[in-house]
Amino acid sequence: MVEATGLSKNYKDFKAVESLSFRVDHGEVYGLLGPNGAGKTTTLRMLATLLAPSSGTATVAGHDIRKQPLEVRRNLGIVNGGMQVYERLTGREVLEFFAGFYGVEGRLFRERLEWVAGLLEMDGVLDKLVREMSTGMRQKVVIARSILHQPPVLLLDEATAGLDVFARRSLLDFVKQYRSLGKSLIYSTHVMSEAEEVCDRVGFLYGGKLVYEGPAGEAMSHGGGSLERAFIRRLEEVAA
Ligand SMILES: Nc1ncnc2c1ncn2[C@@H]1O[C@H](COP(=O)(O)OP(=O)(O)OP(=O)(O)O)[C@@H](O)[C@H]1O
Repeated sequence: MVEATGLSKNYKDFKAVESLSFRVDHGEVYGLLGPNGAGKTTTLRMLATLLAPSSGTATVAGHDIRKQPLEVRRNLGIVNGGMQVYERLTGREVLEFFAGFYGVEGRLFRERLEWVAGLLEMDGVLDKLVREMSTGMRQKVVIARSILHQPPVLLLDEATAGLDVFARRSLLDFVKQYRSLGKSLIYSTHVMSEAEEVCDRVGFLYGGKLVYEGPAGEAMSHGGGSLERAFIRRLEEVAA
């Protein structure tokens, strides 16, 4: 569902992302793991056609990010750490506004609203003004608006940043549920314990390079059952 080939991004002489190649299959959660500055956001922004690659390319649901950006956008949703939502609208109004961009209107919108509300347990959220919402409620609105068009690929960039224990739990549960619908997700985080719980395969990103890729279970076994230890061990091997 996602296939990156030699994907790179330079900012002048600085190589923020260097020749990434990886693939994410149908119904799979792929963990893009790495510390701050590793290049996770840059990678996801290129996949979402928000940033042009310096070289290389990728396909999303079979569409080339360079040649078919509109098709790519129709087939993906993206959630980043920011939770900017119009403060003076209710949850329902925010969703109706964004649904319009995808041509999800009228009866179809009402059906999709019911679908996201059930999936994300949005009771009490839809009719509340955004400015009166808790952080967890806002996050639900942000996720809901990114999946109203039921994209086969969902990109989550540090999506649990700033969430409390309840909101974090519901986000991780949502990731598993979305996968169970046969969707593909890229879960970018530096929180390895979250990746241990939800990721099927992982890529370790460091200094813009993919230094390891494989099934999450296999990666964990390299770290004696811990992805965090596996990550550090892999960096030590690369440095040696
Ligand atoms: N517009 C830009 N101009 C110059 N350098 C940039 C720009 N955007 C990002 N970078 C640099 O590229 C590198 C990768 O940044 P990126 O935001 O992709 O990392 P990240 O893994 O998402 O980390 P974080 O979790 O801190 O966001 C960093 O060193 C960053 O400073």
